[in-house]
Amino acid sequence: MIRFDEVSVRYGEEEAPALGPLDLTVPEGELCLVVGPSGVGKSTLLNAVSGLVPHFTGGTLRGRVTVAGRDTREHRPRDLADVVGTVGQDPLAHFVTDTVEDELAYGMESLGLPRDTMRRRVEETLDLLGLAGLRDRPIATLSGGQQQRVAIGSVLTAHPRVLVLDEPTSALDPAAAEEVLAVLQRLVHDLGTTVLMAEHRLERVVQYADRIVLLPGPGRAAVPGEPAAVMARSPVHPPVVALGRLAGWDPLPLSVRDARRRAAGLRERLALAPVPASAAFGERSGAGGPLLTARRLGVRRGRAEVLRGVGLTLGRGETVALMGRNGAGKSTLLRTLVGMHAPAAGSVELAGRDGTSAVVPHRTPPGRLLRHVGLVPQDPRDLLFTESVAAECAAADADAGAAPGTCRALLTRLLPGVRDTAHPRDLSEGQRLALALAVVLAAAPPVLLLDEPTRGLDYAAKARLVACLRELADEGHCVLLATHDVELAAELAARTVVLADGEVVADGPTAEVVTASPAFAPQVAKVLAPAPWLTVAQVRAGLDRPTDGGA
Ligand SMILES: Nc1ncnc2c1ncn2[C@@H]1O[C@H](COP(=O)(O)OP(=O)(O)OP(=O)(O)O)[C@@H](O)[C@H]1O
Ligand SMILES: Nc1ncnc2c1ncn2[C@@H]1O[C@H](COP(=O)(O)OP(=O)(O)OP(=O)(O)O)[C@@H](O)[C@H]1O
Repeated sequence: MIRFDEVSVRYGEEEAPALGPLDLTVPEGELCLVVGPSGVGKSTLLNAVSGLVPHFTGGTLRGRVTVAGRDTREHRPRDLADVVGTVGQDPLAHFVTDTVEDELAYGMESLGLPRDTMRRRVEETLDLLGLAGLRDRPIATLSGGQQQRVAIGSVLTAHPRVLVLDEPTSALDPAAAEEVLAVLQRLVHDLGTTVLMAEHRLERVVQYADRIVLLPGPGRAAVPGEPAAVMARSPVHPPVVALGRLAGWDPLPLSVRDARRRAAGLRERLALAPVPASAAFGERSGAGGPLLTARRLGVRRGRAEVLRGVGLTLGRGETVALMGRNGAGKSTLLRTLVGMHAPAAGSVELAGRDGTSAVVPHRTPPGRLLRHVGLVPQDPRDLLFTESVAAECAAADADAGAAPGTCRALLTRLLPGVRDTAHPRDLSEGQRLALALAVVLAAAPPVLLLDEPTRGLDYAAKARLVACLRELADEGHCVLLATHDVELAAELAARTVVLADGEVVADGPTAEVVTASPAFAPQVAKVLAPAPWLTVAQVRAGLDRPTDGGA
């Protein structure tokens, strides 16, 4: 159904190709997953199938890509629209209408489908993706995850034979991600749809893949193959695979279920080992009075009461995960804490520096607020304004009053290999996020807020981000991160707060909060439950203890 013959893609004057040379065949009715580190060319591969490369992104494509027999060089994306449905990394860029219902119908209208068919499919899709309550809403008012669902729904309604999905679950809460993957699997199994998908959160997707293509790194040949075989050698892999490698399981498990079946021996070896402290088990610090206090906070957007009675204090050195369903109000809370929304009820206060009086975010000018609190927004583009990576870094140092070179050094630490001359617009998703993180980290504000900070990041970049944030917490900063990444929360946060429908419904030690609900439990916890292990790092440390005979 999809074929690449000696394909390579080069952007601008770059010497090295961003992708290829690549040969690849994806048969009809298979779900093929593209995996690899950030910036390795996954989106470029996907865009070559939908025809966006080279027609819209620029760059030179060599070799031949065919989809359902059509050469993408001769067919522009709109000439492929009857066969290929594409969901890109940035749903906002693709929306053509204003409301949810219109967006779901748009693709079918342009294909000229009969009215009653359109009507029926819109209703089906609203139900399938949990969007019925939002049908009349302007898309601009939806949360990130709600928008991602609309983007997915809008391509499903047209029933394309090929679906190209670039990180389709990156903004979805864990339960919504499972639902979307179940829908895709049904299309593959029942209708013979062909799916090509790139995704970093492999714990969510590998078990659904019929085939995986690994792009291991720049200049290295792609490795296509059967999922377990590719995972056995892949530098990027989900926690169950890491656990399987550690325990020496063969074949490697790809799902929690597979791993549980093999875990008896591992449980025995771990039974006597004390669970080593990880951040998730660490002491809560918070000495010296809170850095941030929100009391009975209420926030309205339009006619909706989005936050109600939210109470939250963050102390020095604390790292707190903020979790909850799509649309629960996480982004709204973070934005309110940096003064972007004025509270309709209650209050927010940040500790003043050196005994000065408290700061109220929405009444403080941005230049001054920067020294108290920083937010890395859900869309990193909201933070990037200049023409190049170097200019962005220089501006960040100047705004923050940091030594020149601070921001650039942070960027290199988070994700090596991002060029100074690149335009932020042309960066890969992970590269752009790393840049936004570096810009905010350069100011090292006492209170650091991160909205979904691992979208598009590979596991290595995530580990480096964790290390950076731990250092900041050790220096006394407090970190609040809104995330759907249960693995990240388990790794990094000692405390987790759960929002539901605008209210705080849980606030406590991460180990307790995440294991209390299957939706939030990380893979290792599910495999070893009821034993209280959360991460592979903990299990490794447990096995290494001399008292139990070592690994
Ligand atoms: N339009 C463009 N112009 C110039 N360079 C580009 C363009 N699009 C992508 N690149 C570069 O090509 C390389 C591959 O980017 P691509 O987006 O395909 O990576 P990716 O594997 O999808 O990354 P991520 O996992 O971060 O989404 C990156 O170094 C990126 O900076
Ligand atoms: N102008 C508006 N009118 C009505 N509802 C709105 C408006 N703006 C936002 N909302 C709603 O407020 C809720 C909270 O949105 P928010 O972006 O804070 O959620 P979130 O928890 O960050 O979600 P996600 O995980 O999807 O990013 C959502 O249900 C959203 O649809």
